[in-house]
Amino acid sequence: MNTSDTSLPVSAASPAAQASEPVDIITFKDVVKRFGDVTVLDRLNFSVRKGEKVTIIGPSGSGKSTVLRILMTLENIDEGVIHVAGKPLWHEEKNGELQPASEEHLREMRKEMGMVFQQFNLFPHMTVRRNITEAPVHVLGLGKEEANARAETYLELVGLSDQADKFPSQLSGGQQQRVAIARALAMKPNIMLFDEPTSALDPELVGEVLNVIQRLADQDDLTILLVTHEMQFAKQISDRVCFFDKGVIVEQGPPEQVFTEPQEARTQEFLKGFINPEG
Ligand SMILES: Nc1ncnc2c1ncn2[C@@H]1O[C@H](COP(=O)(O)OP(=O)(O)OP(=O)(O)O)[C@@H](O)[C@H]1O
Repeated sequence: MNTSDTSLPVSAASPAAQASEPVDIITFKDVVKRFGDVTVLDRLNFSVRKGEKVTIIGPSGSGKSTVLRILMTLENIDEGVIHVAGKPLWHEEKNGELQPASEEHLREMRKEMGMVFQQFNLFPHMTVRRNITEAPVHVLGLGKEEANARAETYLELVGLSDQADKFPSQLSGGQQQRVAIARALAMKPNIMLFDEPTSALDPELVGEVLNVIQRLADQDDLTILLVTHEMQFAKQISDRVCFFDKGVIVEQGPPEQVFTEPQEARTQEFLKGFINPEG
């Protein structure tokens, strides 16, 4: 079954979708994602509450990034339904049925989320300021002055007010990643998705990026979904840690529980590979 040729009854929507104030801001219901013959997400059920800080950990290839890329609408799903902020993400309700979403629907839904990638993905030919104002101007329709003011606000938040006229190549990796965070925040998303945001950084630059994410995690309203191998940081900022393996959640719970007393053999085995995860 593929969403591009499938209609689902609206009753497949989660109860949260019908409530005016959904408790869960993200829900995956029986989501399947395949790449060719490989099933990457295997009837995944997963939800995130508004304002919750959730970390996804797990072995390479377990489907962690795919979850974020699907949310950011960079990858489609093959089966199941996802709701974001009470609305179906990859579907639209029409005549009492869930139909595959139009480009316009996806564009609207994308505004709920900002994503920060491992490789920063800044526009190399644009200044730091332009990198940040581009989407607010072209997607949200902000005027140049308002967009510039926004850029200043978020550059200050990430400690880079003095770098606005530089180009990405003139910045360190840690600075580039902080610009990428400011760029995502400038769209004022309700949900921030971080895909291994420190994996491409030299060790001495990791701390400055984690400090910025920590500051965001202190905001109660912002929902954060973070894929990381930084176990100590995961423990520090998460309300919940989810251990993924082979496209399903094997184990999840508060960080103290998952890191200190993992219940499942696969989680125990995975965590053994990290030095002092329970730190
Ligand atoms: N566009 C794609 N085309 C084909 N296969 C893909 C694609 N994207 C991901 N995959 C495969 O899907 C599986 C899950 O990938 P994913 O990137 O979600 O894993 P991950 O848990 O984030 O791993 P890592 O920690 O190495 O980043 C992997 O086997 C990967 O090779």
